[in-house]
Formats: sequence, structure tokens, C-alpha cells
Amino acid sequence: MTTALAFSHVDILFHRQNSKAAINRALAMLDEGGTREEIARTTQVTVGVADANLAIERGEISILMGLSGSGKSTLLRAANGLNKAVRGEVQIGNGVAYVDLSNCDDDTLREIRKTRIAMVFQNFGLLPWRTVRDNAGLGLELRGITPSMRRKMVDEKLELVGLSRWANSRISELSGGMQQRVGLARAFATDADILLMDEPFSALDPLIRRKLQDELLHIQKQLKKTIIFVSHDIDEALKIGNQITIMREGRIIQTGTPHDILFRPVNDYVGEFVRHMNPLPVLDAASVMRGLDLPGKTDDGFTPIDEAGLYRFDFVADQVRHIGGRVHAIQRHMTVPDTHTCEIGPGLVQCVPTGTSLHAVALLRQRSNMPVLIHREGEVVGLCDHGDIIRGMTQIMGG
Ligand SMILES: Nc1ncnc2c1ncn2[C@@H]1O[C@H](COP(=O)(O)OP(=O)(O)OP(=O)(O)O)[C@@H](O)[C@H]1O
Repeated sequence: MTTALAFSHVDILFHRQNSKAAINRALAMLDEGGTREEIARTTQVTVGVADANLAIERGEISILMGLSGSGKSTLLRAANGLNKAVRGEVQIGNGVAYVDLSNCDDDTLREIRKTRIAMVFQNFGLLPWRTVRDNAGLGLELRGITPSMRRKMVDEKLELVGLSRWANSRISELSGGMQQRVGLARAFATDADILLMDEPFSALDPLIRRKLQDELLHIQKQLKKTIIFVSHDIDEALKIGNQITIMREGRIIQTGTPHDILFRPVNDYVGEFVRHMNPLPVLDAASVMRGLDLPGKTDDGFTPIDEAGLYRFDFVADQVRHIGGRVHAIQRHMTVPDTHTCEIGPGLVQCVPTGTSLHAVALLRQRSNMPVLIHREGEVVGLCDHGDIIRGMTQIMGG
């Protein structure tokens, strides 16, 4: 069971007096295809979310995107029961069974909110007079975690965001960007496995924002929480999301990977959203690689890997050989390599998983000065040389 949270045919409607009759009338109109405006005019009911279906896998970052009023926050708040679905189910999984948040009793809901889900708001609501450690531990304190346990949990997270030596400083002594990092540490310090983030970075200047996105990805790599993240910003969504959902007027228009949203938009509305995006960060090795003939398609049992035919891959010995006889060892990365930290010697052939970004592949090509091999679960399936990288980029950019 890998789904952490699933919305199934969820309708969330608002009526000032919470009139059942008005809401039922609005539901009937929804079913007949009535628009939000028609429903509001006839019944005074606001359609927050209509017929939302979305499954979020454990350990993924799922982004809700859309224009103002499209229903992002309303759907997010249904994930911790702050908004109740008037119809449909919001299922939260615990690895064994699912609980329907819109129909469970108050004790169950309270327990789930206390142990499973944490909400992170814009600017994180830090308390300036408290220390960094006490701010980062606020959520744990509210949950009644003991001071010694709290300290251990918080100090680990402060280390992850590089703020260990500021633990005893007051928030007001920190720069804006550092304060936001305390907020991130706090979000991740809770023992909740699901984080709901409502535009946490939206008020920040672009440079700090990009840095915090990097921090978020860095922490997430280690902690693997399930995150639902509301954003207005398609660049942010494509950078940090494993899954992106585009909403319009309360309805989900498309859900998919960043690649799907960018290259397979379901309609012009989604297409317009991504039209001005730079697609490069989303391209991965699999989208540009050349398939390798394996093994021994050639007379001598080797497969050429560069365009000039100087280097050949020996599938059996797991080596690359120059036609002059020189052997080049292969450095296999079983997970996507971090190009900031990994050392690449010239002449050492890099072999990376299919999900490695084109940007990383291009860097590895440049630093090793050798074509880059691509593997799927350990089996070499393709390669990227200069020509493949450039061809991939120009095709995507419409060249
Ligand atoms: N508690 C509420 N009572 C009445 N209407 C509500 C309530 N919460 C949300 N709405 C309405 O539901 C619709 C969706 O709002 P929501 O806040 O989810 O949009 P959003 O996409 O998050 O917008 P933004 O990006 O501006 O935050 C809007 O028409 C809003 O006015």
C-alpha cells in the first residue's frame, strides 16, 4: 500500500448558513453540469472543489497549481479535515488500512491531526522572541513531546538546514532567508509523515525562494515525507514536484508528472500554463538518450558509443575501450548522482539511472570527457553523447 492520501470524487461546497437544502440543490446542479456562477446565483452556494480525484503516493511531493480561487487551498484543507467533503472520500492510509477523513469520528480525526499531518502556512508563523531551537520545536511542544526528545529531533533538523550553530539565537537576530530555513526545519521536525504546505515560499524574493526550494529538496531526500504543496508558480512546481495537479474553477484539469504536464498537456488551458516554461530542468536522460544495441550487434562483439566510432562498450567486461586498446572503467551510480558533490575524473565513463536530469548528464559528459551511459535498474540501455544532448534539446524547443 503506497498511497498516502487519496481524494475520491470529492465535492466541497460552502453556504453561509450551511443550509443542507441549498447544498443539496447545488449538488444537483453540479451533477447536471451547472457552472460555479450559475450555482452561486441560484443557490448562494460557493463551489470550492468539484469531483476531485487525486492519489498521492508516500514520499512524494504533490503540487496543487492554479489561478487564484481555483480551489487549491480548499482541497489542501480537506486533507486534514479542516474542510469537510460534502460528498466523496478523503482517504488517509497508515500502511495497513485507510481512514475516511470526511466521515470519521472526532477522536479519530484529532488523533490523525496530532500524529500524521502537519500544516505549514505562508511565512511559517515564527515567533521572533523565541530562540531558533524553540521555534523549530514548537510543533513538537504542542504535541506534548518531552524537552529532551524534542531537542534531539529538532537539532537533527537544524543540522539538515545548516543552522546548528544558531540554535540558541533569537529568530529576530537571523536574516529573512535563515528565518525561513527555521520554518522548514520546524515543518520537518514534527513526526507527522504528511506535510500540507500552503504557498510557504510565496512572499519571498526570487533568490531566497530558489534557495529554500533547494533546501526543501535536500531535506526531503533524507526524510521522504509525503508533501502536498500549493503553488502559483509553475517553475516552482516543475522544480520540486513529483506530481503536479492543475486546477481550474474548483475542478482538477490534469494530474501528472512534470514531464506529462509540460509535454502532454490535456488541453489548451494547461498548455497555456506551461507555454513560457523552460523545459530543460524537466528533461531526463530517458527523454534524450540513444538506445544501445546490446550486446554484440557489431562484428567484434562491441557496441560503438560515440559518433566518431572511437569508443566501444564491452557489455561482458563492463568496460569501455578505445579502438587503440585503452580501457576506460565505468563508474556506475545506482541512484541519481549529486553533481555538486560527486567527483568525476576525466576518462572515467559515467553510468547513471534513466531519471537523471539532462542538466546532470551534460555536466557529467563535460567533466568526464566521455559519453555517458544510461542504465535502467542496473542494466545499461542507452547513452548520451554531445550530439544526443543537443538533439534532445533542440527537438524539445521546437527546432
Ligand atoms: N470557508 C469558506 N467559505 C466560503 N467560501 C470559501 C471558503 N473557503 C474557500 N472558499 C471559496 O472557494 C473557492 C476556492 O478558494 P481557494 O481558497 O481554495 O482557492 P485558491 O486556489 O487556494 O486561491 P488562492 O490562490 O487565491 O489562495 C473561492 O471561491 C473561495 O472564495
